[in-house]
Amino acid sequence: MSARPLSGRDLAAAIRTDAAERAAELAAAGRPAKLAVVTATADESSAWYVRSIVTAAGKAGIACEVVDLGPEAPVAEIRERLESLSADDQVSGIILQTPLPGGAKLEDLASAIVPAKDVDGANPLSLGRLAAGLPAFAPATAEAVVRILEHHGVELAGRHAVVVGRSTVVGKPAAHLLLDRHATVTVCHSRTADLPAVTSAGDILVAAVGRAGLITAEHVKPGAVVVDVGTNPTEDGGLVGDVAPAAAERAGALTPVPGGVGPVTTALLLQHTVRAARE
Ligand SMILES: Nc1nc(=O)c2c([nH]1)NC[C@@H]1CN(c3ccc(C(=O)N[C@@H](CCC(=O)O)C(=O)O)cc3)C=[N+]21
Repeated sequence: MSARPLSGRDLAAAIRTDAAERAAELAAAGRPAKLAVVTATADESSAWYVRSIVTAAGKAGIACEVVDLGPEAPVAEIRERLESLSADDQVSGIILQTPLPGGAKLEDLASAIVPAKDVDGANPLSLGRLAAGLPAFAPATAEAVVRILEHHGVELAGRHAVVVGRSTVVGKPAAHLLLDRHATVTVCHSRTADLPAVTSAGDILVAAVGRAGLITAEHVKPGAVVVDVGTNPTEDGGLVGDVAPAAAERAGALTPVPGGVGPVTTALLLQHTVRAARE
């Protein structure tokens, strides 16, 4: 038996349509939405994302400026750019791509993004508000995880969700969003002892590790709903998730890569941008 595919494409299209309508209203009111994408990396997964953002923003009628500082950019320069974009009245939303050069921490640099424009929820203030259950922009990828589950009618309340990965962009915020929806949440990571024993207890398994094929059959409870957040570039120019094909066989349902969490992430980032422009 092979897993039911939980596509993100229809949901992403619906979110993009909504964002495009709101963007048109804003433009008509003389307050066009604009997203600034700050990047300082040669990482291929990030390049995939930036291309998706530029294409989707163009189609939705949202201006998008890519500020590419290069993989050698000094941390001080990145911070200054974030500060000037934060102060720029023309800019509604700002996202800083990870990974960052020279061991810089997203949590640290993102404090230079004013929370009102923090459309990928990276400022520690946004993250703290999210954890406290206060209004804030959630990181788009983490929000995409719960939105895709809800879209496909997956019950979260009272169920055991296991998140693999504790990054600030995905694992931690996804755990908070799942908790808000009354799931019982376990977060595990590279130092977790006996990872398969922990992950195979999950009714819902969220794989956000960033390593192709790390999640194998032994990690998956038979029939579990698996959300594959991984976007790992392959040598032949494609994209694969964190979930190995054998694990997919065991799952009851699985988000595909590409066409799962990725398109929903991009669409949500645009929706956050028009929301930021309206407020
Ligand atoms: N601050 C920050 N936030 C992020 O969310 C973030 C980041 N940095 N750095 C890089 C990774 C990677 N990432 C992707 C998101 C969507 C696709 C995506 O849309 N993929 C399409 C395929 C691409 C296409 O077909 O154009 C899909 O899965 O169907 C890919 C990769 C977000 N990331």
